[in-house]
Amino acid sequence: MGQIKLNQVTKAYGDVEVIPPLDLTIEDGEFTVFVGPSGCGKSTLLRMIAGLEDLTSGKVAIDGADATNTPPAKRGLAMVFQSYALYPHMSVRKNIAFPMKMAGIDPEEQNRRIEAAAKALNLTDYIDRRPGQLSGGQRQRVAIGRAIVRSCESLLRSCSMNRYPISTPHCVSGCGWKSAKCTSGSRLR
Ligand SMILES: Nc1ncnc2c1ncn2[C@@H]1O[C@H](COP(=O)(O)OP(=O)(O)OP(=O)(O)O)[C@@H](O)[C@H]1O
Repeated sequence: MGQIKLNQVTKAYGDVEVIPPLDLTIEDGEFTVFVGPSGCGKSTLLRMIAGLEDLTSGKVAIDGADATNTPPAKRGLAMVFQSYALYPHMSVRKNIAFPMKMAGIDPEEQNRRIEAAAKALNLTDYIDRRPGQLSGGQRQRVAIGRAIVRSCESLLRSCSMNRYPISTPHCVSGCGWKSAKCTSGSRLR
């Protein structure tokens, strides 16, 4: 399961309302894209769903259970940030392995998921490089790989449209999102 439901969710910074009252249901397995001009609140909305930002009002439910006050680590969601936040001193392999290492996943299973993610994201040839030796798109795919190797209900991803001169769904599947789905059973948003 991985349904996400927003009920009258709002966000204001001081007097500025960034997210007006929003009702939204994203069904399990559904692929949803928030599109809008820079600064309209896309990342804020994702951060609120992930639990990284407090709601000004409203409620968030995950799989039918109220998650409004649930800490991020207990929501069963993963998020890829615009800045990628890769560890510069670690190889691609070690960057992707990091969350699994922290979760105490068996090293053989770690390797299986790393190989599958690298293949799906077209990173196999770069697996021993460090982030500084990769292009922007390759770094972005490492960040996606690091998120999808964790078992999670949903993957939230914040990205800038100016990276996608071609249609977004085409680009997303081109980045390996659909095939990446099988590496840990995670749903993609
Ligand atoms: N901590 C904050 N305090 C005050 N205003 C903020 C804060 N964080 C974000 N904002 C403002 O909220 C608005 C929404 O920001 P957000 O990052 O959600 O936009 P976005 O739609 O993801 O933009 P982009 O496409 O440029 O990444 C922006 O105007 C931003 O300046």
